Amino acid sequence: MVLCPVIGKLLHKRVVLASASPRRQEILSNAGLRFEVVPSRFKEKLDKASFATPYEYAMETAKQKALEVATRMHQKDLRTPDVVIGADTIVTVGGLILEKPVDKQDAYRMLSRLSGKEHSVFTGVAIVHCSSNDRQLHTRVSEFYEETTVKFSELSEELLWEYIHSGEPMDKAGGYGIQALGGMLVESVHGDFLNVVGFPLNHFCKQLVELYYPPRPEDLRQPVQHDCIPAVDTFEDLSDVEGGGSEPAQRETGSRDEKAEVGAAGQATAEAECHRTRATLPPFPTRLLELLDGFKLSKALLTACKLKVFDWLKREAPQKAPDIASKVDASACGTEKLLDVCAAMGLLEKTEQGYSNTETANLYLASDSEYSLHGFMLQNNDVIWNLFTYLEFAIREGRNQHHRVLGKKVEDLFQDAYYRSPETQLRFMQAMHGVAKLTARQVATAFDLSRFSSACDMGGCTGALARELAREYPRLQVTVFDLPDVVELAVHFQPAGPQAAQIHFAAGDFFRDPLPSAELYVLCRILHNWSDDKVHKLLSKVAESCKPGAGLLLVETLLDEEKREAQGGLIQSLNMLVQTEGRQRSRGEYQCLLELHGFHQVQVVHLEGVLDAMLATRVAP
Ligand SMILES: C[S@@+](CC[C@H](N)C(=O)[O-])C[C@H]1O[C@@H](n2cnc3c(N)ncnc32)[C@H](O)[C@@H]1O
Repeated sequence: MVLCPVIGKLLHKRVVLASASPRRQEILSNAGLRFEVVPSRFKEKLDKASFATPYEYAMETAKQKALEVATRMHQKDLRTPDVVIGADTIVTVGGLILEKPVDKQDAYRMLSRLSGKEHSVFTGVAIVHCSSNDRQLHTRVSEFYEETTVKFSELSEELLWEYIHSGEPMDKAGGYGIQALGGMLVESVHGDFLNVVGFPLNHFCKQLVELYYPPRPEDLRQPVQHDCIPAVDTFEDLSDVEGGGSEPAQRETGSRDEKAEVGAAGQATAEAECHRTRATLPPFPTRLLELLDGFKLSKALLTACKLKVFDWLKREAPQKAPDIASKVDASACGTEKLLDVCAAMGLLEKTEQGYSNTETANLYLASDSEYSLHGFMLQNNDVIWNLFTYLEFAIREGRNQHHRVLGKKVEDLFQDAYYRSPETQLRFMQAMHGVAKLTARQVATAFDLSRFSSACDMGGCTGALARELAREYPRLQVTVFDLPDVVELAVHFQPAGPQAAQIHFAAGDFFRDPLPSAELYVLCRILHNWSDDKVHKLLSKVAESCKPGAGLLLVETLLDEEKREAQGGLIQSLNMLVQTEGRQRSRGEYQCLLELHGFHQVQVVHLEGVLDAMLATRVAP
């Protein structure tokens, strides 16, 4: 038997299923369809009374679900989908439409209505073909419904409640799932079983045939059997490898009849052809192209930050592109393109009145927000971006690329590169401050540090973590130890407040100078900057300064041992390569380093985002 379903027609298109139902996803992927899942946000609350029949209601809901997803993806995504599939399943009994029960009582009411009776299950399906022209979304909707009748056995109260307590009824139309425990309630089914599960696959395939393989005029003169799904001989016609595009194809004159007369030998040839076509037709590389575009999106975000677009829109919104353009001293046409991409990325809202910041932009991208990452964005735009353009050299040479960007030899990473001028130093400190403010609370509360009365935050920069430590542990005195130039500027970042008396700044070089004494040493995002030699040097200095029982709090992004999983950590590895003398390390590597320097009882907590915190205790040498 040849199984070469018409669903192959959609193989090279960007197909989206606008449904979160795992059952629909399973039915369609089992049938060989490749698709993305984007659950619809359309609320299922159309006025049922305004529909003459239940299936019209189901079809309209399916259509609205699919259109909502198509519109959202068109606005937010940079690539409009080709086809969006929406579906809605309802159960009707005695003229009443049953959807998903809202609670157990509702499930009880539904199931008792179905007990011992026949009911109908309708699934409305909408296939929305999308195209975009002049940034306008164009849609063509094709819809159908399928009805299956199901008869339930008489259900005892006990059985009913047992079933309800299983939890199965809650997310299913009519309050039961025929493919699982609910199958035990069913006496007979008349019609398409998969329709009851949630998606009428057979009817869907027939609909695809009608869409992509409409009857020719000569077919219409004879009785045409539309109620069949063409197999191997039609598949070739159905694929539009050369044609591309998302529109259902027009059939070529004569091609079908000729093939129909080929007979068994022709059937075999066509079968081989079918397999060849499928084999030579790989899935559309959507994810790959998205990865490719990643750097363009990053640069658009960084450019908008650099131009302070989000600052202007925080001050006044909505504003039109030419108004922003004149404020940021840029061309109107360029600004409009940038703003549109920012809107597509979900950073701006775009309406008839103009552009406004989204909450994300107000919170993190405007430079004066409390948790602003504006400084971090500028560091990425002005420094890290340039270093990454030399990634190929970094990979070949296995070292950072400051010398190429700056055109001179860099001996000391901080003094010669990051802190080479007051401006570059301030930008670096602002970048660290923004990230530290977002993560400091988690770091401070990852472990119970209340047994310590003094702490030294080594390379503590602006004191953002010191502040959270002081807030969390009111009897803790915290020394922020950093390079003299940093300590001088750090005062500008320290707001007045009750914690100020607990925080002190000490200037020095942690490789050369004696370390301030403390019961707890903190190394947050420090060790990844340095080579193994320097890490040993630093840890042995810390160990020498510690009494037994002292703590070491280490904060880094840990790699998994096989360097396979943590994408954030792996990207950070490349980041460290192009920027620093150091590298990301795994939990095991840090544990070895710590134990080698007399720090044991290592505990690890993964923090929200990419950071991990490790706490170890100094044991007697
Ligand atoms: C990557 S930043 C981390 C800042 C802070 N710990 C955080 O997590 O946000 C590295 C810090 O180490 C400091 N630093 C670099 N070399 C140093 C040295 N030799 N002695 C003291 N501090 C140093 C830098 O000034 C900077 O503040």
